[in-house]
Amino acid sequence: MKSESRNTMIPCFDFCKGGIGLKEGSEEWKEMSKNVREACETHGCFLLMCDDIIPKSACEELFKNMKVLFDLPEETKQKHVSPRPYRGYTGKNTVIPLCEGFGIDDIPHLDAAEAFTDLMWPQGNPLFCETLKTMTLKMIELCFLVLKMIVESYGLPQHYISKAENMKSSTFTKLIKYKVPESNNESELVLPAHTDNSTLTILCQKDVQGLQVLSKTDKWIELEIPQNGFVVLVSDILKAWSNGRLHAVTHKVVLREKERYAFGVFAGPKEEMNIEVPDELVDNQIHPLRYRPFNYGEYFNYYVSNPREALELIAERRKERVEHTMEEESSNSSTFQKILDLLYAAGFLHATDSDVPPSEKVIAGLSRCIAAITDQDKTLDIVESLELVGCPHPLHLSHVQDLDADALFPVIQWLTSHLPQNQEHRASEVSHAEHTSEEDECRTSIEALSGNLDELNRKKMNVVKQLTTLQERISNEGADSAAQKLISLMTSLKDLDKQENYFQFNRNSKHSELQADITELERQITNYSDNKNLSDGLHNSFSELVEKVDLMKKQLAARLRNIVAVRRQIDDLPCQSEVIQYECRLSELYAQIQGKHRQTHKYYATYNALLEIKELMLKETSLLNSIISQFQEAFSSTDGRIKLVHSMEGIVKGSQQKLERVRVGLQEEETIRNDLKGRYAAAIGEQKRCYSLSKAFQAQCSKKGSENWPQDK
Ligand SMILES: O=C(O)CCC(=O)C(=O)O
Ligand SMILES: [Fe+2]
Repeated sequence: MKSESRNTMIPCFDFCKGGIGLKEGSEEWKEMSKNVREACETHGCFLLMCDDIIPKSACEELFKNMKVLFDLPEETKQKHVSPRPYRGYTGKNTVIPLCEGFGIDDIPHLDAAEAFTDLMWPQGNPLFCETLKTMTLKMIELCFLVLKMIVESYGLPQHYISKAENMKSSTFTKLIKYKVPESNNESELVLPAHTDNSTLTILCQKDVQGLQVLSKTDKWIELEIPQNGFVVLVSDILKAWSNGRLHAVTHKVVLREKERYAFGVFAGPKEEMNIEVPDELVDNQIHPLRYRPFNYGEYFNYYVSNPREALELIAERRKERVEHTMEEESSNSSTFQKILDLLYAAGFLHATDSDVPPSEKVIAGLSRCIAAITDQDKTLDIVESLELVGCPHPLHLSHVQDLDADALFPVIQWLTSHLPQNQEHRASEVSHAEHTSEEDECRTSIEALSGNLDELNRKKMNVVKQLTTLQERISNEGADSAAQKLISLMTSLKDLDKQENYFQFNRNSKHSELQADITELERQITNYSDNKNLSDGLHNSFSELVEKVDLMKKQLAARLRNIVAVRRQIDDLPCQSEVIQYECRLSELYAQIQGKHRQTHKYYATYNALLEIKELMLKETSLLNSIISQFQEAFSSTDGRIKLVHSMEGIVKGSQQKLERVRVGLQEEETIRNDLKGRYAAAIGEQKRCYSLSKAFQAQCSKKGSENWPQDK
């Protein structure tokens, strides 16, 4: 039974120590890269603090909203569906009934966060949408940072950075809630053990712990993810890319008492990408190639049907090569066989199991032996444990990883010979030499029986695992909906069949009709005595028709041009309302001009009268002047006075005549004026009549205009 212990050995790194982020290329960065790489090799995971990259407030906001999300009605949550495995909403999964989750693809590149939040909250939830985006982006940024550190630490050339970028180009975001197990006090497995199918996984959680990782020595370690911290897990793809140097950590979630919320970002490659081990990470001695280039989509399909073995199935494809190499290294192979024999003899029955990968057999065998000798639950790695039990043969982790049979053999030999039952057995050999062969036979058959039992148990486990995977697939992919789809496809297939039959039938009848037409035409053509004349005649009439058409086209064009010209003229004419407006304006102007004219007339009359007055005055003045100038002289003699009196009388007479003429003139003028007055009165009457007529006309026009104005224009 695997034991559990707290994570005293899983390192925790701070990427922003003292608030200062690591500067790429700096000494601290290099040091951190080395530590990160070592943690990924040894444990396949590490804890991470990075307050400056992902602030506490963002995490808090995320989990506050996640609670609200999982509290939404079941039918709302079920709206989030996806055809891809593990995506969409998983709430009613019989295999993992306590685990509820939402999987969302590609938040950084698509409008996936908006689509998701709009689906869950039709009125929108922009705040949560932003938080989802920010957290995913920041966590993927961290993944890339870790990948760059690994590239740096293996001393790989710079172009591998862009390869690393491709390995995280597809993002899968998962929001998870684990419900409280009903058996309140006991801890319960809420997420079974697995490795992830991504390149790197980064997770955070709210308050409640529960994530456990399996150490290389087969011990479950309870992780204590720090408050506002993260855990980074190496997944299958990074393991394969690193040629198995980095350890894809198996993990599970165990819960007791409290519900748990977790948020994970899985950085992976695009389906079409090929995963290829860098040449720099392959050598023929310690690190022979373990994974030939493979396609991620192909691996993912293996994973869906068999998550535990997907990577090994991919590796299997290079089995021939491995076997070939092993043949070449036959000595190593025979030593390896000896190791397996030793382990089998020591009771480790999986040692001959062809389904278990060799490295796992050796690690598990070593761990079993060490556990049996030390009989304790302390979580130490193999190398530390060997020191503890006092094994005199040196062993490094790389010897185990690379299956270095020469280094492993003495260690396993020593361990198996120091197993408690072996010691007992040896002691009993010394003290009871008389042990009968019957007893030996008994023991052998008991061992064989227990071996069979183990074998049967293992097979049972395998079947249960496969069943679990199948159930998971059925609930993820929705067998019902697949069946529905199939039924609807069958129906549409039938429809298509019907359509095809109908079409075939129609086609045949159409075909025979056309065939009949052709025969008829052929018959007509052969019957016609002079085919040449016929075609010439046809040709001529055709040319005539073409000419006629051309002519008509020209006429039509000329007509159209005329129409356009007339239309333009019509457009230039003012419309009825404009005419009325012009008329009003003209009447106004006419009235104004008339007023002015009258005034001017008056001015002229006054002017003429004044001119006349002036002339008269001038004459009067000259007369008076001449009288004054002659007066003295005329008064000095009687003759003179008589002459003066005569001339005065002449003047008076002249004046009277003039007056008479003026009076006559006045009378004539008055007659004219009276005549004009009469005409004026008649004109006024006429004007009034015109005015009322024009008013009536306007009223009539506006009435007609409102009835059919557009056609009037
Ligand atoms: O809930 C967790 O902490 C782990 C989740 C996990 O491993 C997964 O979803 O693959
Ligand atoms: Fe996982």
